[in-house]
Amino acid sequence: MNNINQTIVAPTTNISTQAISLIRISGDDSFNIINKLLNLKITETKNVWVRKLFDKNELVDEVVLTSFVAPASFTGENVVEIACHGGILNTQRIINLIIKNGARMANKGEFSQRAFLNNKIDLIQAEGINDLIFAKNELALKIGVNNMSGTHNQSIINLKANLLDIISRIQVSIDYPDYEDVEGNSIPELTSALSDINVEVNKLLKRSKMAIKNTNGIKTAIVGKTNVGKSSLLNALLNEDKAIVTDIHGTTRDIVTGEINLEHISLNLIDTAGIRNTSDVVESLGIEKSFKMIEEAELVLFVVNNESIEDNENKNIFNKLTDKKFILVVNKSELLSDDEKQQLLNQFNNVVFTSAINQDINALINKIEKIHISEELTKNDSLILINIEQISFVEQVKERLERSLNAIIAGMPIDIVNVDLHEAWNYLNELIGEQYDEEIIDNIFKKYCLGK
Ligand SMILES: Nc1nc2c(c(=O)[nH]1)N(C=O)[C@@H](CNc1ccc(C(=O)N[C@@H](CCC(=O)O)C(=O)O)cc1)CN2
Ligand SMILES: Nc1nc2c(ncn2[C@@H]2O[C@H](COP(=O)(O)OP(=O)(O)OP(=O)(O)O)[C@@H](O)[C@H]2O)c(=O)[nH]1
Ligand SMILES: [K+]
Repeated sequence: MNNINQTIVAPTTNISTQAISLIRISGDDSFNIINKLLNLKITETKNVWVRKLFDKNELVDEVVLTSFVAPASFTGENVVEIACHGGILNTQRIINLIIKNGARMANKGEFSQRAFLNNKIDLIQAEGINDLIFAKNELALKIGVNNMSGTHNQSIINLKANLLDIISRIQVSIDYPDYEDVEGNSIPELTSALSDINVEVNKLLKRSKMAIKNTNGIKTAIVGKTNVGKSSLLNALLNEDKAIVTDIHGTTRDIVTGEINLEHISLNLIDTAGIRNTSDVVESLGIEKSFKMIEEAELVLFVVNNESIEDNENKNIFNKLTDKKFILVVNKSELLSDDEKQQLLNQFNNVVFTSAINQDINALINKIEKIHISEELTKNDSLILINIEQISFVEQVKERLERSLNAIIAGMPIDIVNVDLHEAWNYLNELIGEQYDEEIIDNIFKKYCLGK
């Protein structure tokens, strides 16, 4: 456990050549420490101050200080922020001075951890801040902002209230077995109330699992015969000349990867070797990998050209896609007539037309978003979690709820049911941080930025 009595300091901006750096100090001694560096002292009030910073009598920098007095600060402690001139040496020197005068270097995420421990924010809000900072696409950003502000935390509070209500009803029937008919205490009533909670928890879990996939990146394999334009498509999607493109069949022999962030979804793209019959050993190994990538992918972009859709090699690929999410990408579509396009549209679901050579890939991008994005995710009107720790707490809640529902239905003794419900309750508390394990909390905040 980090010592929470010490005053901590850290840069909140990158230490680099930049206009201004922001350094934060938080803890009881924040004002004392900063005042050791000032000839014109600041008072323990919420204020903004322009001051000169000195090391003994030597001028160090001209800075802007912002001060907050406990508990009215981000961390809930006394906070002094120093907006100093940027630059590696200058920022480092000022941090060292603060440390020399009594602060210690903060750990990653320690400011947020203190905000959490001082009840300024709950765990969903704390995680929201981190999700916001690390957001790779708009979806993650919106979820991060919502969670940071606690917009949807009421839903967890409601779940908890409903669960507690059931737990106490059951407790009554355990304590007073004769009062079976106490209002709301019959098995059907308990089952129905529990099912309602379970439905909510399942929805939360489903939304969150979808969202975390979209924000972490969907494993997307680009497959097809040789020379259909797979590498060109990868390059067009990445907007970068990453994979080698030539008109020679079998150019790509190993996988090439890249990441793109669309509005609501990130993709981990994998360009694969074109599939054909070949006696070339290296190429064959590449093709084996292509088939393996189809198996591993969560989404397959199956690239074809007009003339080749029905031949044996394509049929072979089609067969591997029976249980897969895939999009049939007809590339080189600028060479197709409208009639030819219409025919393909009639023949296949999930067809899009691209012309990688002309950077014409919008239809594909729209299709990808459409396949993976449901309104639940974009509407922003309910809580969504996008980190595994929190999602696993919800999984635990779900498991306990389902176990207790099954137990009730199977006519198990009601006190056994209550054990699971108590555990579900505990996990909901851990989710928002009302109850926590110090080690878990330390671990959660370790993934945050320094100074955050
Ligand atoms: N300079 C600066 N910018 C920042 C932060 C910061 O700490 N410092 N933030 C940090 O992450 C974010 C803003 N979040 C903040 C949240 C609460 C308080 C705060 O002082 N709250 C007090 C007092 C509110 C008031 O005086 O109106 C409180 O809640 O009691 C400050 C910043 C982003 N920008
Ligand atoms: N006309 C046209 N040509 C394209 C288009 N996209 C790619 N090409 C050309 O098609 C040829 C093959 O492109 P690649 O991207 O190397 O194809 P690939 O599918 O990765 O090929 P392999 O590595 O052999 O599997 C190159 O000459 C590209 O310039 C397109 O949209 N229209
Ligand atoms: K090629």
